[in-house]
Amino acid sequence: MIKLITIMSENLSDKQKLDIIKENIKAFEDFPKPGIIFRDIFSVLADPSLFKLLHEVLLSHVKEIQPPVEYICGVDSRGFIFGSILAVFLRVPFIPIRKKGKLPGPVDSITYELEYGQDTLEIQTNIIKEGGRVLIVDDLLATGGTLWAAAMLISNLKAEVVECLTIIELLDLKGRNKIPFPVYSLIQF
Ligand SMILES: O=P(O)(O)OC[C@H]1O[C@H](OP(=O)(O)OP(=O)(O)O)[C@H](O)[C@@H]1O
Ligand SMILES: Nc1ncnc2[nH]cnc12
Repeated sequence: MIKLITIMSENLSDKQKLDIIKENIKAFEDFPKPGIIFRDIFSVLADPSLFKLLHEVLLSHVKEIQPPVEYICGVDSRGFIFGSILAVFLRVPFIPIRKKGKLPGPVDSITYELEYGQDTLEIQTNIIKEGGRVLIVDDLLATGGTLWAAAMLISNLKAEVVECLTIIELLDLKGRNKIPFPVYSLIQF
């Protein structure tokens, strides 16, 4: 199976790759709370052939981003996986935006609403230069609270949010409407 997709992937468009990936994202009802359908990106990462397809589509998107970004910020925790891959590819610094209390030294922080709760994000103070062009990466856009908070942290540092990039977007929740910066998602539910 891995070999088959590896050979085929050269002949697949990004759209076809994303259709295959979408079909393979497992959904868990009522997790972590009743009423939530949890879209589990780890079900894709557990299959090397699917992870490879996702990797290819991500690279093909980010190499077209204009203006070229100078930093990638990955959002705790699943944003670290995809953000770090892209930072290596673009040869730019990878900067973590972490949940409260995880980063050493002075930090800037912001509290935000989640689809299921509340949280605080932090970034190390002065880690990004003023005017620096930043791509923010996370796995999923739901209510938009997380990406909004991440984008506000960056813009409070007087850096430029060039794009907020997610693998999955939950359209019903209209999260992108909260975010006053370009938002791009690969797969929508
Ligand atoms: O658009 P929102 O409603 O803000 O929700 C999206 C966020 O929720 C999930 O993270 P979570 O806080 O569950 O943390 P995790 O990545 O560590 O699992 C997901 O990875 C996004 O970061
Ligand atoms: N429905 C959902 N599935 C996976 N991760 C999430 N983060 C917030 N909402 C989520």
